[in-house]
Amino acid sequence: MLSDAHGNRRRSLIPHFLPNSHHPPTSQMATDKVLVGVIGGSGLYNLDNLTFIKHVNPETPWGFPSSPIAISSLPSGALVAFVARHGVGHTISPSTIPARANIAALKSLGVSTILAFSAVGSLREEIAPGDFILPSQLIDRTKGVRPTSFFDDTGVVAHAGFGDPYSNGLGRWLEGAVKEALENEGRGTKLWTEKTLVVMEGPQFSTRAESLMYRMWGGDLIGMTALPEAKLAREAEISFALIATATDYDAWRPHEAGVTAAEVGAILKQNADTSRHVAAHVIERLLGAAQADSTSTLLTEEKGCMQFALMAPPLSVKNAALAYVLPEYFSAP
Ligand SMILES: CSC[C@H]1O[C@H](OP(=O)(O)O)[C@H](O)[C@@H]1O
Ligand SMILES: Nc1ncnc2[nH]cnc12
Repeated sequence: MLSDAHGNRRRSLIPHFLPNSHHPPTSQMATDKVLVGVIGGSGLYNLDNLTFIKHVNPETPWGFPSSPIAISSLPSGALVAFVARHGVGHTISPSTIPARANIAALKSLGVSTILAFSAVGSLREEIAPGDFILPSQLIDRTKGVRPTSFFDDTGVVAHAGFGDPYSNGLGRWLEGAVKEALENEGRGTKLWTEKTLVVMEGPQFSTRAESLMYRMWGGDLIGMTALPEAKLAREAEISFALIATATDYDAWRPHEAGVTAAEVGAILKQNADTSRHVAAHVIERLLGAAQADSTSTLLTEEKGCMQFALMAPPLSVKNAALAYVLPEYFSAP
């Protein structure tokens, strides 16, 4: 019996196989290993508090990422890869974000852990605009127009475990590190944990009836981009956490007209400044913690999780797209 990163004890469906380190060469693939990737959401279009090194723009089997990926270095010299989810000029709507290309491109650079930032509406009075949240659960209200799997059209069937959509160990560790970052920034920003994020299709905001219904379902936050990103990171065996930043109270409050993009926009700059500070602080600490303890799984929590998901022995399948994103299991024809 084996257990996966979420502690589920399961019998593997497939025979034991050797890891396959083959990765398809591409002229645009960077050679430097970057262990941590950041996905920036609305308002967060760069990490210009870090030292910029270069842009890379890998063409993946799912096309190019939302933006060229900025590689920057932290004060320790460690590298970070940053992609702007909506493009640097915010030109890509939630429904058309090339999420597969974003995740696959980060994986091709060597990224094993992603911190994703997202602007969200609050469905709870106590979670105020400006607050930061580490959500632990998701409710999917997207409409099926977004590709949600790397396995589409590959002839390989995989059912990834998604009971805990964010990496548990990473999430628990982040609680202390994000709190510390917010405290040393000194703005008094609050951090919430264990919250449920509803992911809607958009791009229009919710009706008041929908907003009230999400509260009844147990939703605490609402956004438009957390899926399929988290599902794709799981399929790519990348540890993944979402750092959400509240921008508004959505439409449920009886005495208010409902959210507008202008209202969200008014707080995006403050949230983005704090997010940059949080990213730098947390990633430096994360890499330090992983380096200091050779048994740490902080950066590798999801490694191996797909071996429980595949319905056929992967070495029997040759597939260029799967070889790109899961070279651990698949090779190119
Ligand atoms: C500008 S308000 C709506 C927009 O903001 C959020 O984006 P992200 O999650 O990338 O920060 C939300 O999901 C919508 O896409
Ligand atoms: N109220 C809201 N609904 C959906 N996505 C959002 N992103 C920020 N605020 C939002």
